[in-house]
Amino acid sequence: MTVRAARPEFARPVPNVLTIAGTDPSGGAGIQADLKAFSANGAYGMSVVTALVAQTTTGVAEVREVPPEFVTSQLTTLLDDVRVDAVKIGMLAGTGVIRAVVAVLDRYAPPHVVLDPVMVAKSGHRLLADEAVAVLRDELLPRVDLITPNLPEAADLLGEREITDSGGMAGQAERLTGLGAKQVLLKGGHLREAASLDLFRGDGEAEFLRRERIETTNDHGTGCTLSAAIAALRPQRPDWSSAVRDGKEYLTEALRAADRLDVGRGHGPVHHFHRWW
Ligand SMILES: Nc1ncnc2c1ncn2[C@@H]1O[C@H](COP(=O)(O)OP(=O)(O)O)[C@@H](O)[C@H]1O
Ligand SMILES: Cc1ncc(COP(=O)(O)OP(=O)(O)O)c(N)n1
Repeated sequence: MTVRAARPEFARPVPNVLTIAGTDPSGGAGIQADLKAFSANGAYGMSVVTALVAQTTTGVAEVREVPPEFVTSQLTTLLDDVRVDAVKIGMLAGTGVIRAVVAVLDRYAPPHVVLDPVMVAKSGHRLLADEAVAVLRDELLPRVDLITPNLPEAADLLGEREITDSGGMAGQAERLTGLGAKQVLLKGGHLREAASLDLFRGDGEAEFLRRERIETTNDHGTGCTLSAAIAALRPQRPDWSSAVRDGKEYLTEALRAADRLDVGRGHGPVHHFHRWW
């Protein structure tokens, strides 16, 4: 009998990664996108639902917030049993859910927490109540390891006007660290530039991540995908900088493959292909 040696990637431990987010029945954003990105990036995915969202590629029809005490119940039930190696936080909907998550982070102190401060869907529908922005900024932001705002979200958190060119990105990232953010990935998807440009500010110097801008209308859930891929990769990488760079690479490939999909009539999803397919 021939005994085949295990492939080296199968010998590495698989990290358990949790997403705390809202749903997307069309599978392009939220929990559904996060779980696909976890899996494609070598992690075991788990989820706690904060809001049920009736949405698809053409926009959001309706949002039902999960009662904050039930978010707590999902989280404590899970964390009492399973070791969590990284967490991605997405849509939180309102003040009650934010405070439920803050209390659980304080109690269990999971490692490698990424916050995508989701506020408004591409279609313009609000996914975070106006009055919850200050609570997210003051109570949640200082407790996470990395925040990944897009430019409108960064402007809201800072109480500033939205910037429209990359020249202002380093200053905004620095001011976000002034709010207590340990590390910042400022996403430049809303810039009118030829390249896809984000700025990472970790412990050291800020660095631009520049990739080709992909021409596609299948760009729903890009922010969710990026933050989820980074959370999945962080336990498998030596530092945040390499997890962020590899997460951006993964998103770019998923955008490049997106036109293979035929999902819906609006902004379709990116394709979370596994590397060996
Ligand atoms: N057409 C595109 N080609 C390549 N990268 C893109 C494209 N659109 C968005 N991105 C990248 O997707 C990520 C999310 O972008 P952004 O639109 O800023 O955030 P959000 O989805 O949260 O609004 C960023 O890394 C951005 O640079
Ligand atoms: C449940 C849920 N969470 C987050 C978003 C926003 O996702 P994002 O990646 O920013 O994608 P677009 O909305 O810009 O396509 C969402 N729509 N739903």
